[in-house]
Amino acid sequence: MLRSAKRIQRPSGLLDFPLRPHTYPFRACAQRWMSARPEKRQADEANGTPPPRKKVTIAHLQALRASRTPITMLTAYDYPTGRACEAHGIDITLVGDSLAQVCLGYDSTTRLTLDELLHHTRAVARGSRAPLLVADMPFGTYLASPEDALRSAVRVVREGGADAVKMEGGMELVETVRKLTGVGIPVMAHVGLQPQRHVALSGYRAQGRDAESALHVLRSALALEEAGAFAAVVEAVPHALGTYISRRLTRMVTIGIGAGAGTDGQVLVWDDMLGTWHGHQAKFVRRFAQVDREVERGVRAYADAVRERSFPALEESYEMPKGQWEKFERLAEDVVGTA
Ligand SMILES: Nc1nc(=O)c2c([nH]1)NC[C@@H]1CN(c3ccc(C(=O)N[C@@H](CCC(=O)O)C(=O)O)cc3)CN21
Ligand SMILES: CC(C)C(=O)C(=O)O
Repeated sequence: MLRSAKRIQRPSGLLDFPLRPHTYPFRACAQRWMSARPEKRQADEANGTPPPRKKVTIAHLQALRASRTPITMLTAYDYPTGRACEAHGIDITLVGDSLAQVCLGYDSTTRLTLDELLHHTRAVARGSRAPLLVADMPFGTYLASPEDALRSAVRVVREGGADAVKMEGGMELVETVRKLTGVGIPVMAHVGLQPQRHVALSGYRAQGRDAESALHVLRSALALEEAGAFAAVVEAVPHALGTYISRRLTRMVTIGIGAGAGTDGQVLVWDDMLGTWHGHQAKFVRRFAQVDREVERGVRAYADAVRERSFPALEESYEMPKGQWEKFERLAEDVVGTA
């Protein structure tokens, strides 16, 4: 309750500093949150304000899995996208390292630094309370040793405000996942296509397309579940394999991207899904909206209106109270002289 309360209540003056929980006014925030009365809630519903969503927990995700209700995950990179995931019922918000490409203009996710990831995670966290907030561990911040990974993950949770961290990899991450889950940092694994390895893989290629490679993906998933990961992204594998892995796991929730309809949930990149990304589009992307068209329409209409002076209209401008303009003109004459 305390953790969830802090996100929406963060005062804007402190935003660009790493959060220091012991100096932060969590108590007051939490109390304000907890004192929300049922009467107030009914009033909010009556005037159209939706009731606050309950925090999504790992237990809740497991319950969704058990009832075969697909889990929805979407990436977010800033405050407004965090708010949109919060407001429109997304279960898990992921500050993905795709941030590097779709938001920061790098040519690869391997360019992203931990500080850049933290900067964006804090922004998403300010707009996000109910969805489970997961942040990607950037390339090179979790690979040297489990201790190295722990140091990075602590920053992601403490400074970024994430609930959990995600990391790409298989068997080689088992000790790291044990270490993090052992100190209470939930880990989402990421198997199948691992974009941080795109150079070593000779491109963004689907994985597990032959029997040996499929077995390797299955083994990774089983080992990461055994190590304690609560969930795993399964990326770009044949749909039959996505389904098979999801059925064989007992606790770990699978979130597919290009892994077919048989995983426990789905994830897409915000800009792919809304049609604002114009780089390469993978086979698994579906555009659920064409926001780019609206962006173009809006920007062109604005520029046209400025050029033809139809913007701003009189109603979009300020008036002076009666008599003040005449008074101003008399006073101004003393300053600039009569023409
Ligand atoms: N905008 C965006 N969306 C993403 O899903 C995404 C990123 N960026 N950046 C980081 C990674 C890179 N991703 C990608 C990028 C391309 C393919 C792709 O084109 N795959 C081929 C498969 C080719 C093969 O199987 O050999 C495809 O046709 O889908 C897959 C994942 C996923 N992630
Ligand atoms: C596509 C998702 C799963 C991801 O890892 C990212 O956004 O970086």
